[in-house]
Amino acid sequence: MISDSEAISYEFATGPDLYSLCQEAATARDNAWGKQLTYSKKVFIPLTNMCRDTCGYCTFVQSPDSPHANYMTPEQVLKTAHEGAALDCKEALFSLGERPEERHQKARDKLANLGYVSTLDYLHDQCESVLTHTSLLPHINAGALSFDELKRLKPVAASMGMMLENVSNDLLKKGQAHHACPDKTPKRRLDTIEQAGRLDIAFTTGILIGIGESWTDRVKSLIAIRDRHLAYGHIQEVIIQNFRAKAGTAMADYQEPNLDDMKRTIAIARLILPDDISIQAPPNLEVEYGSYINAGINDWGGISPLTKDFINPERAWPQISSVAQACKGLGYSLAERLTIYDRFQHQDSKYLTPNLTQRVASLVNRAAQVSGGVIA
Ligand SMILES: O=c1nc2n(C[C@H](O)[C@H](O)[C@H](O)CO)c3cc(O)ccc3cc-2c(=O)[nH]1
Ligand SMILES: C[C@H]1O[C@@H](n2cnc3c(N)ncnc32)[C@H](O)[C@@H]1O
Ligand code: MET
Ligand code: SF4
Repeated sequence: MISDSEAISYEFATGPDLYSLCQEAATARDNAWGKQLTYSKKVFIPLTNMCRDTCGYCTFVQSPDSPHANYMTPEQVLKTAHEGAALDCKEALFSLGERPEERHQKARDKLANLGYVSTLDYLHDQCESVLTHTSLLPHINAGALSFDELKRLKPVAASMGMMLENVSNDLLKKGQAHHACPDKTPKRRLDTIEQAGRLDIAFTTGILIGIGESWTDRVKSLIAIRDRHLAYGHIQEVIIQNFRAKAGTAMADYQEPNLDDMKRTIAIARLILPDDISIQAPPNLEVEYGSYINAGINDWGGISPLTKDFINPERAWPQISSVAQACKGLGYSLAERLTIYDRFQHQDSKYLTPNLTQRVASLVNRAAQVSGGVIA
């Protein structure tokens, strides 16, 4: 494992220094995860695009006054889930705005039309519906949640996640990415990760890079994730996500991180985090995503044959066969995985409630029958 001060010293690593950092990370990945990369075949379910936060980088969020502001109806949720299942998807990614009803009357009205007063209650019931009526496993990405909220959602999701984003409090200042975002305080984000650990929830987190943080802030964020994993063991994957500037947002003119920045951040993450944590980077946010492999990733996250990435709608998913080609070219195979990683799945796993253990086991069998698990 790399020391904190050594990690901080790689801020400007480039050329041969970056190459050797990446080599070290790739070797650590090969030793821990072998010559196989993974992805999860999923559909995206944007349950609501309203939110009480106003992150400077986000185009997912819609003002409640916009004609596009909505909650998906129960019928729309099931339609997407059924279509995904027919295309062999195994994950339903519920990704949504945070507590819009706590800030906007129009959100309260829309929720009331569906018979609810709380977005999280509606989320619970829609996950339950997907579990009841389809073969998909819900993964919940609903932002910052309390102990009680996580506890109530655990029986209806095989895994959950929330990007830490970054531990820097400076990002909350006026003019910064997380100004006036009550759900993006490092305290609330870190607390969510901690409570998920206490509850034995298989958890995804990660950092968003290029939003005004320093290199040291990134290293500190990865260390904060590592420390919570060392306490509870529940972090299954850490996403390194590059900010993409969007027209019409406060950060439209912000510089996007370049490929070297992604590579050195992926490599440092691999070396800071314990070997059993998967390192994931999305293939649709960088044209040369194949070079992430040599920086130490072992996973591409969710890829959808049906739905777009609603958070980065202008960035189409590559074909799964293209991702497989990119892996193969560098000597790696590509295999499908479930939203809950293998090591959390066993029969009496504390990470799954009994209703979910069976469901996960039958999907594992199905994946094995269809493809032997491995593509290309
Ligand atoms: O398509 C996306 N999937 C996102 N996912 C889903 C991810 O790609 C995988 O489907 C899941 O992590 C399952 O392993 C997230 C999941 C989280 O728990 C937290 C954040 C994200 C962020 C994204 C995202 O920006 N786009
Ligand atoms: C679900 C996750 O999507 C990420 N996210 C939100 N907006 C953007 C963007 N413009 N570029 C890249 N990632 C983004 C945040 O990290 C959020 O937590
Ligand atoms: N609102 C949540 C978050 O920011 C999840 C979706 S972001 C488009 O973490
Ligand atoms: S990134 Fe998430 S929390 Fe921030 S405005 Fe968008 S939906 Fe809301």
